[in-house]
Amino acid sequence: MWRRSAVFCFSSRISVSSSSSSSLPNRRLIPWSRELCAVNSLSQPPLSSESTAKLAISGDRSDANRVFASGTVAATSTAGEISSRVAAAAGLGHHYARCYWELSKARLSMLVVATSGTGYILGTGNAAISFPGLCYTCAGTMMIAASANSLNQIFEISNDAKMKRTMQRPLPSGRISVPHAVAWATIAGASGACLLASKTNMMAAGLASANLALYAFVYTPLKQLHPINTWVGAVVGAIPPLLGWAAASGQISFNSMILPAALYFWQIPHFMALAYLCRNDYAAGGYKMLSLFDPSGKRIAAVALRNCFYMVPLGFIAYDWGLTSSWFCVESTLLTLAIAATAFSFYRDRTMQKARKMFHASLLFLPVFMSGLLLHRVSNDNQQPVLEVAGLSISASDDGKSQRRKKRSAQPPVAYASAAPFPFLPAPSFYSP
Ligand SMILES: CC(C)=CCC/C(C)=C/CC/C(C)=C/COP(=O)(O)OP(=O)(O)O
Repeated sequence: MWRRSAVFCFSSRISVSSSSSSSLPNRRLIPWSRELCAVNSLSQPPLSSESTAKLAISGDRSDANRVFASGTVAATSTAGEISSRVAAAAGLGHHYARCYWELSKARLSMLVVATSGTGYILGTGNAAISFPGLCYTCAGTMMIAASANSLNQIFEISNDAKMKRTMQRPLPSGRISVPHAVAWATIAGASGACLLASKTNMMAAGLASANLALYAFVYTPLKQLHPINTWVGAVVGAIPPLLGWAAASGQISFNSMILPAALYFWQIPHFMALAYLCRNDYAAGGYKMLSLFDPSGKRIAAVALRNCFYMVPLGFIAYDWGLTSSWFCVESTLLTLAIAATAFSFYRDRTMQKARKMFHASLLFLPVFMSGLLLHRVSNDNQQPVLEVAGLSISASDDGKSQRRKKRSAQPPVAYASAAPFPFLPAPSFYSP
C-alpha cells in the first residue's frame, strides 16, 4: 500500500506542476504530500490526480484570482470544479476518519469501553442506572483509550514498520504525519479527561488519565526492554472497569475489584497466545516478549494456565460478596474451566493450532463473562468502601453481613455446586432463620 501511495503521490505532483501554474511553490505540497497520496490510495474509487491537484491548490487565492481574471471560466466548469472540490474534501474526510479510527485501534478501544460501561453498571449498586452518566463514561473512556492507542503508535513507528501485523498502520505507511497524529492524540485525550472530570467525577478522570500515562509512557517503552511488559499491560487493561465503577459510585470498593481482577488474569493467556503466534513478528519489531525467551513455549503455556486457574474463584467471590447471584458463580466456574482446558491443551502440546485455540477461547471469554456479570448482577446497597475520594476506610457493617448471608441461603444447591471445586475457599454457610 505504501508503494501504491508513493506512486499516486508522485503522479499528483506531476499533475500539479503541469495543470496549474508552474509558479506554484512546491513546498506547499510537502507537508501534505504523503497524506494526499493516501487519499488517492484509499478513496473508492480513487480520486484522479487532477482532483488531488485541485485539492492541493484549493487554498491558493492567487491561482483562483488568475483563473477568474482570465474570464474563460464558464458557469458549467465552475460547477464542475465545485463538485470536484466537494468530492476531494469528502475523500480527505474519509481518509482522515480512517486514519483516526486506526490510530485509535477503535475495536480494541470499544472493548475497553465495554469493560468500563460494565464497571459503571455494576458500580451503580441499588441506584437506577443513569443513562447520561453511562454515556459520558463510555465517551470519555473511548476518547482517552483512543489517545492512549494513538500515543502507543506514535512511539512505535519504526517497530511497527518492521512487523507484518502492524506495517500498514497509518504512521508507518505514511498516511498521516507525526504532528497530525500527536495533535489527534492530544485533543482526544484532553477532551476525554475534561468530559470525565466535568460529567462524572475526578476519581474517574484521574484513573483514566493515570492509565493513559501507564500505557503510553511505561508499558510502551517497556515492550522493548523486558518481558514484564505483559504484566504491566495487564494492569492497564484492568483499570477501565474500575474507572467505570468510580464514575458511577464516586468510590472504589472490594466489589469493584472483581471485574478488573478477571481482566488482569484474562489478559495473560490472551497475550501469551498472541506472543506465541506472532513471535517472529515480535522479534522483527524488537520487542522483548516472554515467548522470545522460551523457545519450547513451555514457560508461557504454564504462565497462561496458571492465570486461567486464578480466574476460577472469581465467580464464587462475586457471589459471596453479594455482587451477583449464585448462577454467575456456576457460569463463571464453567467458563474459566473451559479456557483453562484450552490452556492445558496448549501446555501439553505446544503447537500453533493449540495456541490459536487458546487465543480464540480468550476472545470468547470476555464478552460472555461480562454478560454473565450483568445478567446475574444483584442490586447491592452494601458495597464496602475501601478507598473513597476523601480518604481510606475499610469496614464491613453487620447489616451487610447478614444480608449477604440471606442471599446465600436463597439457592443453596447452586451455591454448593459452585463451591465444590474450591475446597480451599470457605464453604458456603446457609442461613436458617
Ligand atoms: C482509559 C484508558 C487509557 C484505557 C486504555 C486501555 C488500553 C489501551 C488497553 C490496552 C492494553 C494492552 C496491553 C494492549 C496491547 O498493546 P500493544 O502495544 O501490545 O498492541 P500492539 O502490538 O497492537 O501495538
